[in-house]
Amino acid sequence: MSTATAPALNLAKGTQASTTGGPQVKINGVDFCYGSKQTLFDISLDIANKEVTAFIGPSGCGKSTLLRCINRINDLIDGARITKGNITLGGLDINHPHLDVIALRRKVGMVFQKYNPFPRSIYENVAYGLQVAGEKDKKVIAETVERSLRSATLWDEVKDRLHESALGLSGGQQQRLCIARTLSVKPQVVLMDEPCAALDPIATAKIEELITQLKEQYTIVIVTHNMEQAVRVSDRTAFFYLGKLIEFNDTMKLFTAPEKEETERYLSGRMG
Ligand SMILES: Nc1ncnc2c1ncn2[C@@H]1O[C@H](COP(=O)(O)OP(=O)(O)OP(=O)(O)O)[C@@H](O)[C@H]1O
Repeated sequence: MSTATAPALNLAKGTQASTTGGPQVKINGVDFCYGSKQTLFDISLDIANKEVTAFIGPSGCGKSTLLRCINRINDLIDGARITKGNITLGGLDINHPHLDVIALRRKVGMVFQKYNPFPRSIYENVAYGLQVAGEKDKKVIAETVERSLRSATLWDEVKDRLHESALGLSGGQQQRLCIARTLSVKPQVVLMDEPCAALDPIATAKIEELITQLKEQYTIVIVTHNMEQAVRVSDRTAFFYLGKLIEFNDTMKLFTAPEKEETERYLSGRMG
């Protein structure tokens, strides 16, 4: 059926989802289960284009699960599935049966808590995604590696050692390399799951500064346990508790004048 194939073709061909105005990612009434255990309950949330959206809440409330729904990384877990509702990217249902999941994961990149460069050179780490996507032109690859490393504010630190092992970099540099690797395939959305959790305060400050720069070009969703970090980097914050979205608001509003009592209790340390 033509209506069934259209989203897959659009995403596979790299058609840009809407990049101006409106939400880039829409989460519509999502329930999510790991096997028989329900983890998310009726979550609805619009993630605005070129903004930073923070997910906060106590451990186990479902922040990472929801984040991982947005690029379907949860598909890799047996029995993990959305049981109600849907998620759209630029208007396309990301769980559409004909959608190209690999193309989706290029458009919706992910950075993890534990930086995970390959045991290869700095250059190869960033070139990898392009090569997997079939790019063979060495000039294009070299330009992309430089552009991605510059975007991740790592170029000046590594330009003279591009062919040395990525594992020789500091933790903060390795995390920025992983961000460069994600940027190399030109995502629209970058998901970050506690990207600073394993870093010291100086490396954390660099990543936070980078996030602020990246939102000029990318839509960013960040899971963080660090309330100050959510305030520093995000435009909007979603507070989750026991798998439910309690409040979603402008970050300053949520932290200074929360609308829900549960949010106020969590922020004042009386819950969670
Ligand atoms: N692979 C899995 N299989 C089964 N249950 C899982 C799996 N991953 C997470 N869960 C459960 O789903 C619930 C939500 O977990 P999730 O990791 O999304 O929460 P979180 O808010 O991100 O927590 P944290 O802040 O500790 O990372 C928890 O009860 C967790 O035990």
